Amino acid sequence: MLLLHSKNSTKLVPPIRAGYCYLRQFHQTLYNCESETRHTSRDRSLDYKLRGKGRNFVDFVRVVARGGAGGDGCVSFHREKYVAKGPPNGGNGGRGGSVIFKASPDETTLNHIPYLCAAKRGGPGQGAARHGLSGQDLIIKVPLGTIIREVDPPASAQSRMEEMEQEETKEEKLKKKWVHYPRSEETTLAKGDFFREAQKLMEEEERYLRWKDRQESQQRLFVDMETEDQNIIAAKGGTGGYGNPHFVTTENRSPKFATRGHQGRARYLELELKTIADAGLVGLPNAGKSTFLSAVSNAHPKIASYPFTTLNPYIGTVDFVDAFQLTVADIPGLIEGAHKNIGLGHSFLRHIERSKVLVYVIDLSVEEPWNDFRTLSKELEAYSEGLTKRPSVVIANKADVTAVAKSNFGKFEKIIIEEFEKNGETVAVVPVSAKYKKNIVKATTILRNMVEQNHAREAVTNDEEL
Ligand SMILES: Nc1nc2c(ncn2[C@@H]2O[C@H](COP(=O)(O)OP(=O)(O)OP(=O)(O)O)[C@@H](O)[C@H]2O)c(=O)[nH]1
Ligand SMILES: [Mg+2]
Repeated sequence: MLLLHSKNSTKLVPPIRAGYCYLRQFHQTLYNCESETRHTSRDRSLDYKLRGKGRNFVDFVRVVARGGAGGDGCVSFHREKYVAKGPPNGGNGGRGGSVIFKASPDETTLNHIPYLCAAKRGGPGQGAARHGLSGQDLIIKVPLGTIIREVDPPASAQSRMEEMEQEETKEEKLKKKWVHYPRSEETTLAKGDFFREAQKLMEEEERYLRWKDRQESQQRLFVDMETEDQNIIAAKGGTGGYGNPHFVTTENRSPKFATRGHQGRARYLELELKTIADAGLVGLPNAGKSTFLSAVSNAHPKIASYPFTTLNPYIGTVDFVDAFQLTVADIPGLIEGAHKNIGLGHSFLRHIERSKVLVYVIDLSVEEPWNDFRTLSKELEAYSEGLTKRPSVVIANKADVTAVAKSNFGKFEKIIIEEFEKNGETVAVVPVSAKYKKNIVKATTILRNMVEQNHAREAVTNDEEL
């Protein structure tokens, strides 16, 4: 919550509303309009965007991954002319499909991932020793840079499962595990001996499976899908049940029972997309980040003179003549309080967390642009401590608006260099006109040098670790 001072009172406003109030001021200064005219279509559209509507970019989802159940085993006997009582020939059930996440460069968002990711169940075994078909795996493509982590199941789901287990009667439990030959259930259970032996056998196997399950569940799933085609099995399918030939012994030549398939594993997961790019653009709304991205790279983000034009992160690739490439990420503009989730900023800061180089894009044509820089670095530091210590470059954009930019630049450069020197760092401040593509080569050359230096540093640390 934020405290906002109006003429008559001091009000507590929720973050989104505070973002809206900021935007109203922004809008009024931009279009020089009175506060009474606030219900323009543009205001309504900003409000709509801030409420997260009309957005199909999703970078965080919670899902349940459920492997398919194994198919049931079959109870069947060989039948043929003149062979009235042939040997058992029931097939085993097929294994259930698994839920697999696969990193793919073709995906850019997580919005295609449903809440329940369930793989297909295995086919049942059939007579004539035909085993069931394996269930189809569910392969879900996720963008590069997705982090998959396992979380506890919600309390409601846990208590529901416990309740169901307690309510089950002995007969129901038996039914869940065993398949019987038609009309033989009573006689099998009454005779008992062979069936009890088989039950013991299966209990032993189940104990082993439970132990294996516990071992696996002790290690919580946590994977970073960084490389192309990286696979991870999130939920394994259950194994299929045994057909009746599995229970043949020297005494019991015609077992009239088979087992049902096991349930697949279920995991509650959180998927978080943190875009991977060499450089991340940060700036206030309207600073010209998207214009800069379109000037340096092959990307064509939307550009317009109103705040929050960009609603999703964009990645552009900068191509150099010697085939060197680097990627640049453009995110929605940050405003004061972004780390408290005001505006659109906070949720998108995760997309620059992984950038090795930070590119501050500052509008040089406003009054006191250095204050914009201070706001930005304050927000970045509030979001994640040490984020501003990354190698950085400052792009002083809109240098073509000479009337203001020319007089601002000298002081701006001095103040920025001083700010970085306080932390014992150096920085390049590059005046640029993204709109008219002036001084772009200098900016990209500096960027390239920084990215290359970073690669070299990483290579050294990797060697040391080895
Ligand atoms: N004169 C001038 N105008 C520019 C320059 N760069 C960008 N602009 C204008 O500034 C406005 C905002 O540009 P965008 O690139 O959409 O700004 P942004 O930082 O991406 O804004 P958001 O996506 O809303 O955060 C547009 O009208 C651009 O034409 C420049 O170098 N000179
Ligand atoms: Mg933009």
